[in-house]
Amino acid sequence: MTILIVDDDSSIVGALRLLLTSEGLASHACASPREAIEAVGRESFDVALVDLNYLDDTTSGKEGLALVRELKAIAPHLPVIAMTGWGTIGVAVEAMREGAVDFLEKPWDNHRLLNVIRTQMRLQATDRRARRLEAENEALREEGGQAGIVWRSPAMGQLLDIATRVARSDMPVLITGENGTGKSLLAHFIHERSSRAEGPFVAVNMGALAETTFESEMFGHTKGAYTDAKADRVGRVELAEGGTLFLDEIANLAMPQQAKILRLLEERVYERLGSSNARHADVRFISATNADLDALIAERSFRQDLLYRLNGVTLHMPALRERREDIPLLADAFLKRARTRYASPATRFSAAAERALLAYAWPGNIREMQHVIERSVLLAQGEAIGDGDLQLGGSLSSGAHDDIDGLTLEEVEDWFIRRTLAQHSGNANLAAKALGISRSALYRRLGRQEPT
Ligand SMILES: Nc1ncnc2c1ncn2[C@@H]1O[C@H](COP(=O)(O)OP(=O)(O)OP(=O)(O)O)[C@@H](O)[C@H]1O
Repeated sequence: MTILIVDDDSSIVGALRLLLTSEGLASHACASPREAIEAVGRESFDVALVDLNYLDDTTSGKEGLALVRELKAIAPHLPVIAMTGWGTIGVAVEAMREGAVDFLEKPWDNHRLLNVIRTQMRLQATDRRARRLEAENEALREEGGQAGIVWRSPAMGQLLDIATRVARSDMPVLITGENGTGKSLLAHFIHERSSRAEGPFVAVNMGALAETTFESEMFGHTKGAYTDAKADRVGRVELAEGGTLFLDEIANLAMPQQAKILRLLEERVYERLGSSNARHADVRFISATNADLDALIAERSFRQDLLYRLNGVTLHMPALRERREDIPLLADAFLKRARTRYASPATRFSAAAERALLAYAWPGNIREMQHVIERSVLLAQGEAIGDGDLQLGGSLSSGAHDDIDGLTLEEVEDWFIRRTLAQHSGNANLAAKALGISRSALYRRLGRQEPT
């Protein structure tokens, strides 16, 4: 913690330094604006105490004001406190206009001076924390980008944050969510952030495995294990050794196969078909489903003990209509991808197309959106993709498309928020949840004060 003092009066500098030292605060003094600029370029300070009047021009404060301006330019986060002689309050006000955060009149009151410095240091620390969080957020967003996850909504931010933390453990993860919401993508995201990232990521669609070949596919077989087994075969579990085994569509497993997966999760051992050699499964399990497993358990088509083993942690992917903030960003990302692939002239969406993208309910979620945009890129005649090119069918979320025709994107957002609020009988908590935003974000967007 170092305070920069800029003053050409050495007795003032001496008194200030004495006061600061007695409070345990380090300081660095400069006798001229030029020296101060050099010092700030060299090292970082927590607060600057800047005199506005210098020897050759003791009243106008011009030199001091120029210094405040310059300091804000080279160190925008440095809080500058202006000091002026008695009776020159007008200059102090100008200094605040230039970016000073506060001012003190000379002779100063020690108590007030320390108070002002402490307040600025506290604010500075809060600011620094906020900037760090923002930078981390940005990094997370970029990392998400690497894994191909495009997002902007707070709901996705929170989910990726938890996923990042969960990734570091070896705990089994169950990902739930509707079709096409990005469950597989999230499984990759977790793998890439785990200690197994260097190992393989093996995905198996449980719904696509025939019951008859299930064991051979999953656990492998030895030559001669059955009539067609002409050679040894490595199963998926073994392929995933040292990495992640992603069991997709887990609800589609038939009961007998559920017992086999349960044993694998419980005992971490398996045998190749035709061999009695028990092999240890060094894999991390991630599973996914779009089904309501509790309902399946209630109707006895899914084992409760298997669910317990699978859901060390459950992560729920929100449907696209629950995180509409992501729609414009996703649409742009898919447009960019598709236009490169098809060498299309389309570079943007028309205002009407943007409105249509936002108003549509997306029952097939992001996968559906990807297809819709690819098709529209192919259909588009010029630079702008029209709403007609999207060929969005009946699934408008409102059923009242006319309501929003002719509105701007901002107006559509406002309309949508109000409609969601109405659907939830004015309950802001429920509406915010449905929209995938925080309650305060909801009020902010409506331009209203959040009631406390
Ligand atoms: N946030 C996202 N950013 C970019 N692309 C995404 C995002 N979420 C999903 N996708 C893309 O959408 C498609 C569907 O995603 P994915 O296969 O992960 O969904 P899923 O939930 O596993 O679907 P299903 O339940 O049908 O298996 C993929 O092509 C994926 O790359």
